[in-house]
Amino acid sequence: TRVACPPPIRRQRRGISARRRLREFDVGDRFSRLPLPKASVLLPLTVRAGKLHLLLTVRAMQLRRSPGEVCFPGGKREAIDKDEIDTALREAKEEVGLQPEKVEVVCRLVPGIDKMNHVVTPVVGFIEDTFQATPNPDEVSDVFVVPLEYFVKPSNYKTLPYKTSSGYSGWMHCFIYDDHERKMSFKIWGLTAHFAVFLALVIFGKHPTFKVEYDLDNLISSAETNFMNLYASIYERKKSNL
Ligand SMILES: CC(C)(COP(=O)(O)OP(=O)(O)OC[C@H]1O[C@@H](n2cnc3c(N)ncnc32)[C@H](O)[C@@H]1OP(=O)(O)O)[C@@H](O)C(=O)NCCC(=O)NCCSC(=O)CC(=O)O
Ligand SMILES: [Mg+2]
Repeated sequence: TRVACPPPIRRQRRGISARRRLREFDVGDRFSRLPLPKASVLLPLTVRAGKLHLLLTVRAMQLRRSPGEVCFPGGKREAIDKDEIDTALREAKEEVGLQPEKVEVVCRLVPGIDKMNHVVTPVVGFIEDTFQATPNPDEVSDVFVVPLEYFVKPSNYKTLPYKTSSGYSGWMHCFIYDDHERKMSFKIWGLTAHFAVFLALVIFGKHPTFKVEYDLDNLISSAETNFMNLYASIYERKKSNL
C-alpha cells in the first residue's frame, strides 16, 4: 500500500534537490584571484510552510552607502577572512546575529560587481526555520523573508535602466514585495535582485515570467560570460586610466 509522504520528509526532499542543483553551480574559488576589491553576501535559504524563502535585510538609514536599500547580509572582505565564505558568515553574524555554525553553506555562485567596483560573491547557505534575527541597529533596520518563487513569478515587477561609471549600460530588475502578514512593502532591485533571480533560476530551473539576461538552456556559461563582459568593461577602463 502507498501512504502519503508526511510533510517533514517532503520538505527534506525539496531541500535535497535544491542542494544538488546548487552544487552544480558552485564556482568554488575560480573568481577569487581577480584584481579588484572583494565583498561577499550571504543568500540565506530557509523553509517556511514547506516552501523555500530568502532572508533579506533593510540597510540602516545612517549608513553612508545605500541607506534604506534592501540587501543581503554581507560586506567588504577584511584581512582576517580566509575566503569569500568567511566574509559572508562574519558579516551575517555582525548584521543579523546569525551564528556561523548555524549555516549550512552549499556553494558560491557567479559573482556580481557593485557600483564601487567590488567583486561581490554570493554565498548560498541553509539556515534553520526557527532562526530569529537580531538586527544590529547600526547597520540593519529590518529583516524579512520572501518566497524564493517570487523571483521567477512576481506580481509586481518592472525594469529600471542603469549606466555604470565604466560606460556599461543596461537594465536591472525591480520587485515590489508586499508582505501581507506585516502589512509592509519592500522594494528589491539592483545587485540584490540580480542575485535573488539567479538563485531562483538555479533552484527551480524554469522560465521566469519576465525577461532575463541569460540563455536559460546554458545558464552556467551565460552567467559567467555576462560577468566576464562586465568585468572586462571595468578592467579596460582601469587600464586606460593608468
Ligand atoms: C556590496 C555590498 C555587499 C557591500 O556591503 P556593505 O556596503 O554592507 O559593506 P560593509 O557591511 O562592509 O559595511 C557597510 C558600512 O558600514 C560600516 N560599518 C561596519 N560596521 C559598522 C558598525 N558596527 N557600526 C556602524 N557602521 C559600521 C562600514 O564602515 C561601511 O561603511 P562605508 O561603506 O562607508 O565604508 C553591499 O553594499 C550590497 O549588497 N550592495 C547592493 C545593495 C543593493 O542591491 N541596492 C539596490 C540597488 S543599487 C545597486 O544595485 C548597485 C550597487 O549597490 O552597487
Ligand atoms: Mg553590510
